[in-house]
Amino acid sequence: MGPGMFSAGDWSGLARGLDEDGWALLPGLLDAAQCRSISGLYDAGSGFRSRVVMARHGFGRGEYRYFSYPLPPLVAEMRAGLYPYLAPIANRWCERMGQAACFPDDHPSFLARCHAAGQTRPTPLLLRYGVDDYNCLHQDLYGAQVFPIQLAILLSRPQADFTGGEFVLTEQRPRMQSRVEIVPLQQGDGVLFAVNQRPRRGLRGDYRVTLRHGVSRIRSGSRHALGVIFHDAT
Ligand SMILES: O=C(O)CCC(=O)C(=O)O
Ligand SMILES: [Fe+2]
Repeated sequence: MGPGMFSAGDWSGLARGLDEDGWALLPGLLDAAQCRSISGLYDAGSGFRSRVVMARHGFGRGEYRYFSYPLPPLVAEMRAGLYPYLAPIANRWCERMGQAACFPDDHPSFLARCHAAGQTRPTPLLLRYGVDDYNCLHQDLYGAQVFPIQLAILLSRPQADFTGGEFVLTEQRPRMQSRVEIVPLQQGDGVLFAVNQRPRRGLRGDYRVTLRHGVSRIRSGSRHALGVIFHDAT
């Protein structure tokens, strides 16, 4: 487990995927036992700061819980461990979008900035979907401080534990219609993707596209996922 399992060569491929597509796959980030232990936390019920029933807010159908601090060790390690690989990519995006390069090298420094801005509540979350549940296209923005890349990990087994329930990304280009991509995830795979905006290379230089993500309807079974967002919430 962890970012250390990806070589420097892997990371240059991941960075290229993020730059070109706005997302990149981290295959086998967690093993089956780790997936089971994290999804098992959902019903254990302790270690969370709140529970959201998505239908009550128009977010879709299904529910999720935000972890409280201290995060489970595996979640804390992934959040702090991945960040240093992502910060240079995020800073390149800032530069290409004409924003001052903005992100410190390590996660504690970025969290200190969030906390100083009043964003003190942890954002990593565990999601649980049953039959007919889905997650509407959305963006995980929780305040002015935004780290532009986030991670989601599929904890359940497609076909064995559930069918349907595909992870979907849309990309909206200025004055144009949106494009859709389905990210093929197996149990334990992670996907890194743009939270909000990212630069896209055009014929006449870079322009900004806006991403949203969601999950299509679960056709059978149940599906768990772990979301790791790098900024904290107000
Ligand atoms: O259930 C999923 O795969 C996506 C969850 C999500 O919206 C997130 O991790 O931010
Ligand atoms: Fe999300």
